[in-house]
Amino acid sequence: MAIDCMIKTPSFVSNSLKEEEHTEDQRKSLVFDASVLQHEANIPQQFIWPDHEKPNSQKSKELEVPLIDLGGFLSGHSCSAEEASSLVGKACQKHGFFLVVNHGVDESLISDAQRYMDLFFELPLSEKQRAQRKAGESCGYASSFTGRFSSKLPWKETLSFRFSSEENSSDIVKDYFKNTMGPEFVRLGKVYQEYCNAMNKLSLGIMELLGMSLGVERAHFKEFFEENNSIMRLNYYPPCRKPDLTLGTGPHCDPTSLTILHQDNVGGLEVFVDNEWRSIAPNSRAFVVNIGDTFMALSNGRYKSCLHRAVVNNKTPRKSLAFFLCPKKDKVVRSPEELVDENNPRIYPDFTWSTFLEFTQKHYRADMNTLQAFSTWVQQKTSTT
Ligand SMILES: C=C1C[C@]23C[C@@]1(O)CC[C@H]2[C@@]12CC[C@H](O)[C@@](C)(C(=O)O1)[C@H]2[C@@H]3C(=O)O
Ligand SMILES: O=C(O)CCC(=O)C(=O)O
Ligand SMILES: [Fe+2]
Repeated sequence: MAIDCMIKTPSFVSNSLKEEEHTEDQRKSLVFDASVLQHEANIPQQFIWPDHEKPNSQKSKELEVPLIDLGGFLSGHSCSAEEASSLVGKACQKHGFFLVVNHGVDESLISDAQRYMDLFFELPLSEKQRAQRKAGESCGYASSFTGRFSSKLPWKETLSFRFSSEENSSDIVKDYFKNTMGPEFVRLGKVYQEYCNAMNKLSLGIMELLGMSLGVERAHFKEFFEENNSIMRLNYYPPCRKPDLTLGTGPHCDPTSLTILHQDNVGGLEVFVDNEWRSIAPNSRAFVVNIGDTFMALSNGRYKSCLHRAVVNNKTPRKSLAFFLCPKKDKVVRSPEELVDENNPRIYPDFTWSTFLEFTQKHYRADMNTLQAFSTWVQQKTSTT
């Protein structure tokens, strides 16, 4: 099937940013200082989204996503594994979103990871800027994306850092906090190191289920991601006095492979299914899992990387923890032979995650068409070299 037929582009999504598009003056003048902006009745126009992309005026209807109990699978019961993988397979063909419970991640670790976000995001802007994300880089502190984009800015702050499963990187997160923020952040570093280790383990379990559900060798994807260079992102959405004009995170598909998200009790995550925005209700015991573009390519288009966004509200700050599983940088992303045949020809070119990541950071603002735009770009580059 051609990619064009598979991806139905809703009329509201338009990708204006192909390259860095604004002037030096604009970059200097706009600062997203949450402590000030959350009280503003008139929000800066860069945060006002076009009418066709604004959040719905009524509350979005809830999307019923399957709640997958991983308890039996994680303790080695084969019946439970089959049941879980079949539910996962159905959800991934439809929209790529599902919830997992009894996932084996300690409740107190999750609540610490949620609580410790405040210690960072409640700091004065100038202190958070010690971790400032640099142009072209995917990690660091970003207060909205004022340094990168000039319109349709998200109403959020993020802190992103790298995780690596390699043995010699077991302190990568801890060291990041110590080196960018100073010795008083060692405690935070420890919590997020532990949290990422848990996410790494959980994501490999989910990869096993995905392998089973796709009918490839059970360990195939688990082994593929055993060595990974992933990204952890803390999303902090301050309240906004005009929540109907803006978005916390604009509509996009994650370019990464698998996202494991923990949202707090406020709510705000929405998924675009059957032509409408549907909300995913918060559940503190569950992780929201979704397929990203890179896994859609690995599954030869069988599993969907689905459009989603986050809305904000005028009362409470909202927090989410997102672990983005990504392949080791130089590993070739190519779907296994079992998923390719006469009826299902290979749809995507081979690529590496480092090229795809660079594409999203330097040439294209991630939206719902990122994978398609990237595939075309890779094919054009290959044909001219
Ligand atoms: C690889 C990535 C690019 C992205 C952050 C992420 O880790 C996964 C989501 C991507 C996205 C999509 C919406 C916005 O365009 C964006 C700025 C965001 O907030 O999440 C991008 C991120 C990015 O380009 O840094
Ligand atoms: O905060 C959320 O619920 C969604 C965040 C998200 O989609 C992302 O960080 O890619
Ligand atoms: Fe996302």
